[in-house]
Amino acid sequence: MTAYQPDALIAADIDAYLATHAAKSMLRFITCGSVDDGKSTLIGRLLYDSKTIFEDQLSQLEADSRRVGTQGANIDFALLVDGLAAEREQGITIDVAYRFFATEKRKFIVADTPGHEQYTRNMVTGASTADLAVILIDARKGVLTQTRRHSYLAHLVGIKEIVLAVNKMDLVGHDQSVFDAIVADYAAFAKTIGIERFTAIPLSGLTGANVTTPSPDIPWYDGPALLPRLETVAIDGDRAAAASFRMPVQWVNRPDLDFRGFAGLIASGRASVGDRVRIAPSGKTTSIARIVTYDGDRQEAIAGEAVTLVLAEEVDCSRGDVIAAAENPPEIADQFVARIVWMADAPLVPGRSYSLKLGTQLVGATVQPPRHVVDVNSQEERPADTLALNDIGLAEVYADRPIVFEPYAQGSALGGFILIDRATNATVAAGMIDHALRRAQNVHWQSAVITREAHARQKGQVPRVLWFTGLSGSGKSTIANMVEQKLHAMGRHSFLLDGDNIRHGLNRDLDFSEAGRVENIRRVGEVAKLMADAGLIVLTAFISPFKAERDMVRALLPEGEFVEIFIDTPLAVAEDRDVKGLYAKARSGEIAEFTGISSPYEAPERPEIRIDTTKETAEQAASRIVEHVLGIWSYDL
Ligand SMILES: Nc1ncnc2c1ncn2[C@@H]1O[C@H](COP(=O)(O)OS(=O)(=O)O)[C@@H](OP(=O)(O)O)[C@H]1O
Ligand SMILES: Nc1ncnc2c1ncn2[C@@H]1O[C@H](COP(=O)(O)OP(=O)(O)O)[C@@H](O)[C@H]1O
Repeated sequence: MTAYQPDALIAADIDAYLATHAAKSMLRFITCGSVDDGKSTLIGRLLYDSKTIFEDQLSQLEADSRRVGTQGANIDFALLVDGLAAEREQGITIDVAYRFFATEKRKFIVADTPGHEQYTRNMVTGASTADLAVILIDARKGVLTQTRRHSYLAHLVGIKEIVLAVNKMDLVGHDQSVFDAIVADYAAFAKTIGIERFTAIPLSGLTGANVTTPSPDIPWYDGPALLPRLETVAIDGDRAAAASFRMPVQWVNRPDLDFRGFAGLIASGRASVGDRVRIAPSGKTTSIARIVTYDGDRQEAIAGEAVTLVLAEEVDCSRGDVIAAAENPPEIADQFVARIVWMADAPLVPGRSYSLKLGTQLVGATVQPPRHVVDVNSQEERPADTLALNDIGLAEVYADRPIVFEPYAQGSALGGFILIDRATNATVAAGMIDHALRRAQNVHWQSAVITREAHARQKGQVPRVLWFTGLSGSGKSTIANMVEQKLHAMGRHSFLLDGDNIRHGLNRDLDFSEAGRVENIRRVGEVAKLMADAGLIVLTAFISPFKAERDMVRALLPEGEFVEIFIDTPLAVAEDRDVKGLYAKARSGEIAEFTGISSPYEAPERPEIRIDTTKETAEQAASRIVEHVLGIWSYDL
């Protein structure tokens, strides 16, 4: 038993108490298992025996134990962990709960993740920062599907230390042969998914056997009890310090012309004044002139510390860049293969542009249809077109500019990323980079001798993309055609892209599913960009129902070149016009996924121009658009 008396120390010498805490290393771990495995009871006992439960929590626990506990007059440790009232009522733990406790040797943060299959995303969230996973097994049941699932996920997110806690040994008479059989079974499985080592401990959360101290009930076991194991295992922080130096730049600190520092958290390795460093992705090298911290200048700093680096030479370096050891820099690529855990209710839309955040880097990125999806229960790979909630798949990711990274398996902070939905700003996936696609590195942009400016100058105009969006029958084609006629009559060089010349040719392979529409707009956007590069005024008339893709096209073009024109005709009016008789068919179910009826339309929030066709004639609208475009011209020229 760890004789640690924090209360006495706090009372006697608060400074000494705080100092002992500050100097201790921190182990982050997760516990995997279900309520039935006795997980909550086990964590509760760890907290209780390490004496870090606050007084008020303790009296609450005693009261709760008598009221709703399952242990009679004894304390029900599970109640400590199953914090939320709703969870208690359902008897399950449903989200990641983080808890802090400490012993005299170490500080701990434990993420308690639920065991149910549908909560893969919670488990991955809790596990992504953990050094160690405690995988619970009920000694009466042995290795179950969920044991395999938890182990697979823990290994997937890169946890190197696994403790197999064979719980409820009291219920199998502390029988060694039961324990040995479970360990042999687990070892055979662990090998198949690449887990190289694990520690198995026979214990009982209920009786406390082998939780904090060895138990006379289990004399045949001579390994460490659980807590001593947690207190002594090597932690990732040590590994990070031993790796090559990397510091993602958080911000550039430039208070005056004399000082320019790059602030960030050292992700790995150590930095000393004088060390040669390379800026990624630019590749420029220089050396560290100063290491500045809140407490003044330092000669050296290591992983986990927040510092400001001053470099010897003036080099281009900004937020999102990585300052790295010159002789061993990280990789740079814009296409790579990654394992992706999908965490949103709405499935992945292959080809859609999401925001990808890796460390301090933020880029636009699309995900290809997965190469396969892994069944977390059987670890089998199956084909799939997309990723749904809690799916784990291997897929190619295309970023819109090169990013600095390292394969996730190397344990680097530069290997993991998240995907964010541009429309809702919600995190939709966690990703782990496997490797870069080399093919991308061999394609170089052909820098044209005749620039886009030269093309535009020759035509005497400033290129624009006039992007019409609105429901079917809203008036996009009618108004866009009129605008083009007016521009043509004024001697402007233009081109109109609309459904007829695109969906029957370039995009004839695409349907009206979400993915089909996303790809339709992506291609139209790319074509519109090329035409704008050629100096043209491009007009496009597509429903383009999704904000994400319209924003993606906007981002493809130089600032101000994309003009979003929302043809804001109410559904009832468009349906009433029913120029092509399609609404009638959609209502009768003859056409599926029809915009406005059975497929969504996300109206632009801040279009450059909004046309209400119930208030303006097509002619009036066209004149207003031309004026807007000419207004921009006279301003620009
Ligand atoms: N299911 C479904 N939903 C919407 N529209 C349908 C559908 N099926 C066929 N059509 C006809 O296709 C035209 C829309 O094509 P778009 O390329 O503009 O659509 S999208 O931007 O990819 O959503 C649209 O033309 P417009 O009426 O000119 O908009 C329709 O005539
Ligand atoms: N103010 C208006 N602006 C544009 N079209 C209008 C207007 N009032 C009525 N219409 C009619 O609405 C229909 C719009 O069809 P269309 O231009 O093909 O739409 P979309 O290209 O958006 O599917 C045409 O028949 C057009 O004559």
